[in-house]
Amino acid sequence: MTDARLELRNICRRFGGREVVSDLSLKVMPGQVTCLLGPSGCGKSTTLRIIAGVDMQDAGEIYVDGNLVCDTVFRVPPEQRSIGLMFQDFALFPHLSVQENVGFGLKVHKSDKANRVDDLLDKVGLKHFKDKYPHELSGGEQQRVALARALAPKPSIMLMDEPFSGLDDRLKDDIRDSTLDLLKEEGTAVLLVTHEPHEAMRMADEIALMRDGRIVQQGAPYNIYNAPVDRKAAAFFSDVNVIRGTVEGALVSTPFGEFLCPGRPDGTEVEIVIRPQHLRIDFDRDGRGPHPTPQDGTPARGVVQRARFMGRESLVEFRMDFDNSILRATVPSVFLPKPGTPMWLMLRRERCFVFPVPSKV
Ligand SMILES: Nc1ncnc2c1ncn2[C@@H]1O[C@H](COP(=O)(O)OP(=O)(O)OP(=O)(O)O)[C@@H](O)[C@H]1O
Repeated sequence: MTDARLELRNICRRFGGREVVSDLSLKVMPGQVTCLLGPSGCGKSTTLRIIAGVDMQDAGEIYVDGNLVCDTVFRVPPEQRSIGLMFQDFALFPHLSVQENVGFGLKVHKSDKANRVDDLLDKVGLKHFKDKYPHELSGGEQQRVALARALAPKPSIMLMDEPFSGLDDRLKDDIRDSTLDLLKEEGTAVLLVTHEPHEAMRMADEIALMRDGRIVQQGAPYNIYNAPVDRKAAAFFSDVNVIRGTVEGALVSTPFGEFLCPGRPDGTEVEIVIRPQHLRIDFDRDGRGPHPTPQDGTPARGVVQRARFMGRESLVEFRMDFDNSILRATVPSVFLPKPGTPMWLMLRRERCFVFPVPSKV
């Protein structure tokens, strides 16, 4: 038995001999938003299409509330799976009014239908638009109609494929928030596909990070961001700096001091990975930097290449004296040192990730 609303077990899908979804297992809990997050082409939409029943897996099973709905032999028809769908093009019927769009496919008594449609239009703030047609609405309004239509039959699971991608950037966050509020109010279990980390962080209770057809890491947004499984997982959420070294006696020596690498054999090549906001910058004092500290280790000197104001923060690029590499640091607000200025960098040790260098395949 499982308490998951939706469960995928060992799903595989091949196209022309190429496996695009590989042994994928995932649970979506009731009332939660799970985001399938990954770069373009990693197999997110294929996974969603299999769950929706518009494509078939080559192996694996799908369960809804612990009941099998699909394996490679048995198949509950898509319309009987209690699954709502919402895709990026909204696909509203152009010849139907807003209320007809929302009520479309709602197989209940006429008066119940009118109540449900009214209630949903009220919740998405479009009651006064109920007699309008899709072409009379803005992109954001159409998105809300599509959401109301998908929720009308009270699906126990909602599948959303990049549902905000066609919207104006300035509107997106507001629409994401109001969509999330409504989904939570309806108690629907949501599986949302996106390639945007910001969207996943904003919407998800749980993120499943996907790469090359597989889920490489799953957890709460905080954990995925702060404890990535590898460099690519870290780099998916922000720019990262990488400093390489070799393990000797469970330590790796770098220009920023020594880092512990317990359990890694001597000679292992490792990468110290750190996000730009976790570097500390200090001034040059006649060729000397700040004193080493247990928290920040040893400082290393670099020369400012450029500094740009980004709005909430400034981005400063340094060419490091030790190997001429470039490291990037972000600083809150305005910090724009002149190119050519020598400065000292330190790494906030508790924010460093140490990973073995991936072998080249
Ligand atoms: N019907 C199909 N026939 C052949 N190849 C396909 C088919 N559908 C998808 N693919 C391939 O499978 C891979 C995964 O595609 P999918 O659409 O699932 O990726 P995605 O992660 O959703 O990407 P995007 O974010 O760009 O939509 C891609 O390489 C794609 O070209």
